[in-house]
Amino acid sequence: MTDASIDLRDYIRDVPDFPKPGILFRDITPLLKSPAAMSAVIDRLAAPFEGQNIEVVAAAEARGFIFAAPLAIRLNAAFVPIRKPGKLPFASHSLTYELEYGTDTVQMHVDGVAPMQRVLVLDDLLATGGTVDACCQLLEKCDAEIVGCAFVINLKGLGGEQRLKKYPLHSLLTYE
Ligand SMILES: O=P(O)(O)OC[C@H]1O[C@H](OP(=O)(O)OP(=O)(O)O)[C@H](O)[C@@H]1O
Ligand SMILES: Nc1ncnc2[nH]cnc12
Repeated sequence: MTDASIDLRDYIRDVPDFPKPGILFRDITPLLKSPAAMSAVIDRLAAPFEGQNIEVVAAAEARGFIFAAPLAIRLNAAFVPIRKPGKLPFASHSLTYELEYGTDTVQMHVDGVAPMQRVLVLDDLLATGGTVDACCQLLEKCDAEIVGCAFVINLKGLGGEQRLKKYPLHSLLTYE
């Protein structure tokens, strides 16, 4: 199958009421089983950023890592992992952000990104934008330059685009 003939929607499984009633979960595991579809995803995520001198692709665990590592290789960039607290072995920056109820924290090694490095932030899915917003704030603590944020899936109507409006956004699939 050629890249252009692959409809990525065919590789996303909708699971109603997961992880709780009323949530329609967009399951990427069928996509992960298809090397052709995964290749198309990496091609399409990379396309707008080729020639933009991306130096770092950063992503939060866990699903973000799946796409960010091959994308970093494609763009000839470093991959920098952003992790839940207590997972990184070296000196780290932390950023605590508000959830609907309570707070969450993300961490990154202090030498993950140098000042003014050009960073692409990647995640599998945009919902409220809380995760990627926190990643961007963490990266900006290191004076990184956020060139854009890219997603496989954009769930519209949950506020993510608004929350991330100061960054160029690129997504492959949009669900209303
Ligand atoms: O835009 P948001 O409202 O922040 O939601 C999107 C985030 O939620 C999911 O991650 P999750 O926290 O479920 O963790 P996982 O990647 O470990 O499954 C998804 O992979 C995104 O990172
Ligand atoms: N509806 C959804 N499906 C898959 N992952 C998600 N993360 C946040 N909302 C999600």
